Amino acid sequence: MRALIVTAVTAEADSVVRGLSGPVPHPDHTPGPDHAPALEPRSLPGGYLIHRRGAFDVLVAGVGPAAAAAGTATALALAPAPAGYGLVVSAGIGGGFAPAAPIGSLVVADAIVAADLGAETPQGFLTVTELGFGRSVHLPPAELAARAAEATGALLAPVLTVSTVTGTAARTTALAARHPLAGAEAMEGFGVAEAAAAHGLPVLEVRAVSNAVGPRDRDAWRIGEALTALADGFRALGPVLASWGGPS
Ligand SMILES: O=C(O)c1cccc(C(=O)CC[C@H]2O[C@@H](n3cnc4c(=O)[nH]cnc43)[C@H](O)[C@@H]2O)c1
Repeated sequence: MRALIVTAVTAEADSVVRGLSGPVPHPDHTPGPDHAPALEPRSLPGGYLIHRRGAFDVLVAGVGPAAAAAGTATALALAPAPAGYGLVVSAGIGGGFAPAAPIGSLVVADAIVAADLGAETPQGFLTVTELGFGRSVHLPPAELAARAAEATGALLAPVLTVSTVTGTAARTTALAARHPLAGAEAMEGFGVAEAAAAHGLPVLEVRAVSNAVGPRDRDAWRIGEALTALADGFRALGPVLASWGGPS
């Protein structure tokens, strides 16, 4: 089954590709005998870059839910014939909710939640579902999410999609109160899930923790460590994705 893996930026896509297929030679290095030649990504309409590696396509869609949905929808509409895709995965770095998801750990979503899609009211936040305008949660296939978490040693927990990176203690408290089991926060999962659902496809989300969700502290971000964890995660995840036969 072919899987489309959607990332926000090139560095995340490189980590995923490295995990799925061994080291990605640096584009400035002439591939040596122990390196496969660097396979240049292709461009899709709209300028999206996509790496094709075996049964996996790794897309760079951009940051945020709108870019993620647009890029994913474009790639799904141009899916390689005849079989197309059987699974869509949102992958990248994310913020971890302490203490459950420390920096360098992985989180696999058992629910992909649009955490700030709705309305602020004097009585508190109402989700888009509570407002009557559609869904605010997508559920990955439970068996696949569990197998992915087991294979990667990831925390299996809800992953929140936000349009604004949390940067204060008050916001962290409010999110954790509404989503006490949340493991991570990122910006693309729900957009990817919406595009996948529009094509009738199951979705998974995998996040490598680069920072703690909380008061903004750029110096505390460990993006390099998270990208390494992402590559290691996909080294273990590749066989799980490749062998998954679809929703039972
Ligand atoms: O606040 C900053 O100065 C800052 C420094 C580095 C990166 C950012 C981002 O906005 C990265 C957003 C990008 O990375 C994902 N991500 C990583 N951590 C989080 C988080 O705590 N909350 C939400 N998204 C996060 C996200 O999926 C984006 O692709 C800011």
